[in-house]
Amino acid sequence: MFGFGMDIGVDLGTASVLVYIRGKGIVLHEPSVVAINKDTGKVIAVGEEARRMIGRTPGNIVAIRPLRDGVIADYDVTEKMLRYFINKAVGRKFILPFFRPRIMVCIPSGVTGVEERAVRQAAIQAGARQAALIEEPLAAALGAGIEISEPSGSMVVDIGGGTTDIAVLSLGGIVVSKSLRVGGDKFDEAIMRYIRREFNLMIGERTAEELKIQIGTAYPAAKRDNSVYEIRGRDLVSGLPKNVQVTSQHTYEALQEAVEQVVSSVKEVLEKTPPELAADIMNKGIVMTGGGSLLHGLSTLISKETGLPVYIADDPLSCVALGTGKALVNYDVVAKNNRSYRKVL
Ligand SMILES: Nc1ncnc2c1ncn2[C@@H]1O[C@H](COP(=O)(O)OP(=O)(O)OP(=O)(O)O)[C@@H](O)[C@H]1O
Repeated sequence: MFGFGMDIGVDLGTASVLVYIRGKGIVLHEPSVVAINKDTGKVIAVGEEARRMIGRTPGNIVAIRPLRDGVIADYDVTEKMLRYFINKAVGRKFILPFFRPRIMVCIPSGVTGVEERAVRQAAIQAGARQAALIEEPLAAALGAGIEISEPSGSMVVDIGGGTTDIAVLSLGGIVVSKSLRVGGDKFDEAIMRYIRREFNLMIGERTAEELKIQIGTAYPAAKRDNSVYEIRGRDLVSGLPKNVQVTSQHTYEALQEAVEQVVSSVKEVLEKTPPELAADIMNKGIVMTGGGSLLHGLSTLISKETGLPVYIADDPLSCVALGTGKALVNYDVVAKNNRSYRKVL
C-alpha cells in the first residue's frame, strides 16, 4: 500500500490519536499529549511518553493536551503532534514529493471553520498530498458497522474524552445531531471535585480517570464487583499525602450531574427525530461508541431513561478510526461533501 495510493485516516481525538493506514488497519494509538520545554518552546515528548509526564514535570516542562474539551486549544502544538504521529505511523522516508499520502482527519464536532482549516493545513504541513475532514458521528457510525447509506434511521452516541456527539443518521448523512462538551474529561473532573469536597483530598486527573475506569458507575443498581478502591492524594488540611477508600456509590454521586447532561441530550435528539426514523431507532436500538461509553452502567441508564435498547459497539475506542479508515474508500465523496451534513441543534 505504500506509494502513490497510500491513504491514511487519523482520529484526532481530545484523549487519543489513532492512525489508520488503508490496507493495514490501525497502526498507532497514543494519547493526545505533548510535553514542551517552556523556556525553549521545544517539544520534549509526544504521546504515551508525554502522558507519563502529566502532573510530574519540573517547572520548565509542561505536559499539555492541545485538544482539550473537543476544541483545538493550542493550534501550534496540535500541528506538531499531528505531524509527529503521521511521521511515526508512515515513516518519514515515505513522505517524498510523489509518494505523499492522502489524509482524512476526523475532527471533534465542536471545532470551528477556522480550526477546520487549521487541521487541514496541519495535515498538509505534516506531509499530506491532500487532506479531507470527516465529522465524528459519521465516522463513529461507520466504524461501529452501522449501514448508514440506507434510508433507515440509526442513532449513534459517541462519548469521547472532550465531547459527546449524538446523531441520527439516514441515507449517509446526519439528520439531527447535538454535540456537547461533556465527555470522559468532565467525568474525571467531577470525580476530582467530589473527592476534594467529601474527603478534603486533592487528586490528579490520572487518579480520577483510574477511579472512573476501575470502580466508576453511572447506574448503581448494576453493582460492580471491585466496588472499593484505595487512592492516594494530598490532604488539603495537613498538606501531606493521604490514602482514602472510595466506593462505587461515591463515584455514582460524583458523576450524576455530568451523566444526566448526556442522558437529557440523547432525549432531546430523540424528540427532534422525525417519526419514521424514530420508529427505525426503536427497532434497531441506540449504538454507543467512544471510550466514555465504557463507563459502567451508562448504557443501562440510557436504555432505562429512553425505553430503547442500547448497544455498545465492539471496540468502542477504535470505532472513529475504523470509520475514518472505511471512509477512505469514498475519499472524493467525503472531501466534496465536507461540512454539508451538519445540522447541529
Ligand atoms: N473502561 C472505561 N470506563 C470509563 N471510561 C473510559 C474507559 N476506557 C476509556 N474511557 C474514557 O474514554 C475517554 C477517551 O475516549 P476516546 O478515546 O473515544 O476519546 P477521543 O476520541 O480521543 O475524544 P473526542 O471524541 O472527544 O475527541 C477518556 O476520558 C477515558 O477516560
